[in-house]
Amino acid sequence: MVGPHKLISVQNTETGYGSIKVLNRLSLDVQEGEFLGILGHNGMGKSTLIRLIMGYLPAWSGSVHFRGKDITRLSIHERALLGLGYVPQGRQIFPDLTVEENLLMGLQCNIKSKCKTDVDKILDYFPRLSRLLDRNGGVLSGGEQQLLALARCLIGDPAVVLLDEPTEGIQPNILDEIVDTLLRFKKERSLSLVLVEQNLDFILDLSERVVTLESGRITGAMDPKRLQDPSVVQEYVGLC
Ligand SMILES: Nc1ncnc2c1ncn2[C@@H]1O[C@H](COP(=O)(O)OP(=O)(O)OP(=O)(O)O)[C@@H](O)[C@H]1O
Repeated sequence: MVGPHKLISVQNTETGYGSIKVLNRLSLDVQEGEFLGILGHNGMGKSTLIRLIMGYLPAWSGSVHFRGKDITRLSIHERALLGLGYVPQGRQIFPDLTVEENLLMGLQCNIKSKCKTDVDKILDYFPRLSRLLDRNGGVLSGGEQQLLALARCLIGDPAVVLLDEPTEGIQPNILDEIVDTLLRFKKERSLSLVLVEQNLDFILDLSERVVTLESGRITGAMDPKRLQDPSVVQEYVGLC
């Protein structure tokens, strides 16, 4: 039974690539409004879990529910319309489109004036992008591209963002901006977050709960404040 307060519920799910199974009867619940961090060794299946929730990979068995609705067989597009947002590892912005055009790609919008209003609203959260609107996505720095990928996701006002390793190769000042922006979105728009990350400080800044993923299963949960304790870091550092 899936309770009404659960935003995402993954139950006993298996998936992988070809004949290789990566997730092994994995179960995970994300609560409405929660910021959840997922820690795990390289190659343990963190990105695979995010791709499964978003619909890029089919569930071989088990189920995925969103707000109590069974979405296991829904397409990526149908999941996005329900409120699932995804920022993939590597960002995948359109290099030959301008920043503004990239932002518009995040909207299901045919009314020009509404699109403009939505772009203006999102730029209030991403002031750094305001100065770059006419520039092509491909010439932005890595950090600016990460901000753009996040803004393109948030412009559609998703209920949850599935965020895959946003800190890779990004300067600390932009990481701080990403943290502040996500926390502001949480406060003002009731955003939820599922964050896959190896940067412990970033997980600590954003997550209310951290789970560990090993051998295709969720193996533990902890209060992220415990990551401030050096002995716990020592225990978990091997997971990063
Ligand atoms: N497209 C693919 N085809 C075949 N195997 C894949 C594919 N993508 C990932 N894998 C394999 O699936 C396993 C899980 O990969 P996944 O990317 O989910 O791990 P991860 O925990 O996100 O790791 P990392 O932190 O290195 O990104 C790995 O063994 C990986 O080699």
